[in-house]
Amino acid sequence: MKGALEAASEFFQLSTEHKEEFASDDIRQPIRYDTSSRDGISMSRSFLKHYANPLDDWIKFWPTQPPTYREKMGKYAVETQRVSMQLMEAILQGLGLGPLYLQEKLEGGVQFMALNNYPQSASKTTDEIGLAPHSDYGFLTILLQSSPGLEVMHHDDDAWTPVPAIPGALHVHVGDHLEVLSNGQLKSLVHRAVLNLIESRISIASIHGLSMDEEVHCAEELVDEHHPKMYRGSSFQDFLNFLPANMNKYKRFVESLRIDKP
Ligand SMILES: O=C(O)CCC(=O)C(=O)O
Ligand SMILES: [Fe+2]
Repeated sequence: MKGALEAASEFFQLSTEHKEEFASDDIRQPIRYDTSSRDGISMSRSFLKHYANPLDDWIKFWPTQPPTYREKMGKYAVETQRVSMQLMEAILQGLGLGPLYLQEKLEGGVQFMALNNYPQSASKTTDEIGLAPHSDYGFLTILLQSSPGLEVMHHDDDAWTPVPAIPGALHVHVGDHLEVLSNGQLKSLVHRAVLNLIESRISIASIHGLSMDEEVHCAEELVDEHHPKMYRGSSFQDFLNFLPANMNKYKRFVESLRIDKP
């Protein structure tokens, strides 16, 4: 975890020229650096996004500067993927689907990493937003933050709750596709990032889901006459298609999948 934060921090400290090598506003690139608000939800952050699972397929796209980037981020990515498998096993068991449900598809699934870099807040008077409210598309997001800034909104109230940055701790939340799979038993978490008053901040979000073209449906075992199917099936590709046009209309991708759209 320390190595991953170091690698991310050293990457963001590189000259603009080095970082711009990865600059793109094409959300389908295997690696992408950007500083603007082109994805519709970022306000004052820069980010590097890339895939990580299976590592051998993706690491060749990763930065070679700083020189330790691939080693440190690679180690973190593999361990995070392992943790995501353990968490999914427990969650699927909790849903009554059995620990081995989807296991192979999860092992070969997408791991998408977003490294976010936020400046220190310019003013003490406003709650400046670094990243606007949204939910993540996958099953689970595992998030590591260098200092506080992450805030979450629970379903039953409209207030933001700050998530403390505890040394050595990871924050985990449910994404849109787990809401779909669980047929609404689990809800994807709306979250945002505010700027830190004391220092610039780095977060590393690792998003875990099925592979690009694999559709996620409500588990048949969780659908019956009292629990009708709530969502239509969709894949990560569908999410990428959804993103540019609809980000302002829905806070959560999953709302666009509701069969009885509210
Ligand atoms: O910076 C944070 O704490 C949140 C990052 C995030 O939500 C994301 O990258 O999807
Ligand atoms: Fe997020």
